[in-house]
Amino acid sequence: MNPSAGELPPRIATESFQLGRHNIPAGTLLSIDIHCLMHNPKIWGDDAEAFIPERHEPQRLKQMTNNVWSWLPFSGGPRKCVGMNMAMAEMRTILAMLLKRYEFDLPEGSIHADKIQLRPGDLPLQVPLDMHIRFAKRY
Ligand code: HEM
Repeated sequence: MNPSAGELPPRIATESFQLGRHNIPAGTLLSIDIHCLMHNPKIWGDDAEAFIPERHEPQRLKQMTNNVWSWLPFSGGPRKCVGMNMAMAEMRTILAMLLKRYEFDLPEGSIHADKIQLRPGDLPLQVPLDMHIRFAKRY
């Protein structure tokens, strides 16, 4: 939902082509806004802004979209992130370890209570602004 890369590194069209109803002349700089794609209600529904990890369950995902290009935090095609599998394995492992040992939440009055606030000027990366998290040991 909040991809760490908000937009893809741009490409330059080496020849003119038609993209949907747009004529793209050769030499045009093109990028994909991954953030907008991941928040697009046409793909993810009217609750696209809500944090609902279950929408990525394989069965539910299939009902929502059959388009493999709808979820692109690691890009796609031949220049797709080579570290994707490693990053996914790391995230699953670290999150499971953290959840097992700690409860964590945002401190009172956090600017991120409603929505993650991003540090301006960091695109293409999306870095949370002054993110503080309160950890409490479970045992
Ligand atoms: C959450 C973690 C990560 C995210 C969201 C991410 C995302 C991305 C994205 C969006 C690209 C651009 C692909 C394109 O230009 O079409 C990329 C490229 C790349 N990533 Fe990652 N990445 C992550 C972790 C990693 C890790 C752990 C490694 C290495 C161990 C890695 C290595 C690379 C390399 C080498 C490229 C360049 C691929 C190329 O240009 O052919 N990434 N990544």
